[in-house]
Amino acid sequence: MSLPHRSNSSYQLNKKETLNQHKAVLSIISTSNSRISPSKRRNLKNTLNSRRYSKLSGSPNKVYISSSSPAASLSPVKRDLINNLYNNYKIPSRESSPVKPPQITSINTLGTVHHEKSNINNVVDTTKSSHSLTSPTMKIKSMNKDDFEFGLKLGKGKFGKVYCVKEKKSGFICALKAMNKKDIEHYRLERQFIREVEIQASLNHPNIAKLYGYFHDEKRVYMIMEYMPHGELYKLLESHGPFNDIIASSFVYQIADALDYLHQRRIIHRDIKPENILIGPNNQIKLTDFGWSIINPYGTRRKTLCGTIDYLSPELITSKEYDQTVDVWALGVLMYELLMGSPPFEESTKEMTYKRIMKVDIEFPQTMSLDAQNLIKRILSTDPRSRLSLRDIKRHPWILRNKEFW
Ligand SMILES: Nc1ncnc2c1ncn2[C@@H]1O[C@H](COP(=O)(O)OP(=O)(O)OP(=O)(O)O)[C@@H](O)[C@H]1O
Repeated sequence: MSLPHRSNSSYQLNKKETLNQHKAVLSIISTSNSRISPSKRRNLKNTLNSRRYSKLSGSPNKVYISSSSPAASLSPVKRDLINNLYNNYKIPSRESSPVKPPQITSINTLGTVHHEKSNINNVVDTTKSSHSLTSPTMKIKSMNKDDFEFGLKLGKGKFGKVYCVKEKKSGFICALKAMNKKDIEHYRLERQFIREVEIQASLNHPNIAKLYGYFHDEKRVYMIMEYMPHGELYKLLESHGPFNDIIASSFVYQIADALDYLHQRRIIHRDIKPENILIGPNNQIKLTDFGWSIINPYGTRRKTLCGTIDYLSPELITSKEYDQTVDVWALGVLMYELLMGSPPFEESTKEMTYKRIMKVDIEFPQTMSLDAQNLIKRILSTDPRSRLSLRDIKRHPWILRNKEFW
């Protein structure tokens, strides 16, 4: 099934056409990716691997904190295909699931995130007491991988594989990410891991993927997450994008709402992009991957460079201090990518992309509605203080006019 191209899909369309498009996309989103042929999947995989990694000459799709970071030398890891089909189980949506998620962790307040010395064994230890793990920040009840029935592999990240699993006792379906402790230690990502777990597990918002907790054994750490049956927004964008205004505005609104929630808690996500957004039932999308997120308790400005090149804001590129408005900038880039199929400053080299970001050199095709152009321009302002607030984004005319069709 082919979806209409973006150029067919703006306000020029009459309501009926627009609604039909909307329904087509909804039906695609609400069915599994099994419609995509294997050859198309292979192409998707190639595109996926080449596009995001090309500009970084072999490094992964994130800009790491400093060139001395060991993670900076990681070679790219091939991502798995759209492999989120879950034939093994009839999976109820989380909302309709008759069973409750397993009680795995209880995590305390966010204030204790910054450990002076992070040691993976403080957190994910230990062979000695694997059933009574406690750390300064979290407690974990007894649990191990035998408590789960493993379904299909959903994907593979740089540090581990993600599976669809069913907790045997409760029948609860979730996603389980297994990571080698050695890799985490080797790349000295203990702190990042701790931060990711602590932040994500403390959040409760309909557009943020839930992290129920984690456990570990001798070799691996396992994160137990809300299962998102339709995979990454990035893959949907590759296969069925770009989206029309109705779909794009619904996605932008949902992410704006999630960011509003995070920023009110002084959390900056710092890596907003379609790869870090998962699609659930009923067209709902959820932000995930809090590996780069940070709590900024006093709202102070920070200097650590992180994120993905196409989504970096001018202040990040120039290593200036920054605050939560870097996420707002990234939302503007995301909006453009949803509507156009590629990010606004995409170029063949990192330097060229940086140049265009610094000049806010955006091309708007005539087919893009004026409302959409206006919103993007007001978000992508070089001066972080002039960027539209998340609240104003949520009530911008582009959102409000499309909202009635969601
Ligand atoms: N909660 C989930 N529900 C369904 N699928 C998921 C879930 N989490 C991850 N996946 C799938 O597993 C793949 C790997 O996820 P993972 O978080 O390990 O890596 P990543 O985000 O691609 O990369 P990174 O290693 O940079 O975090 C994703 O691309 C996604 O398709």
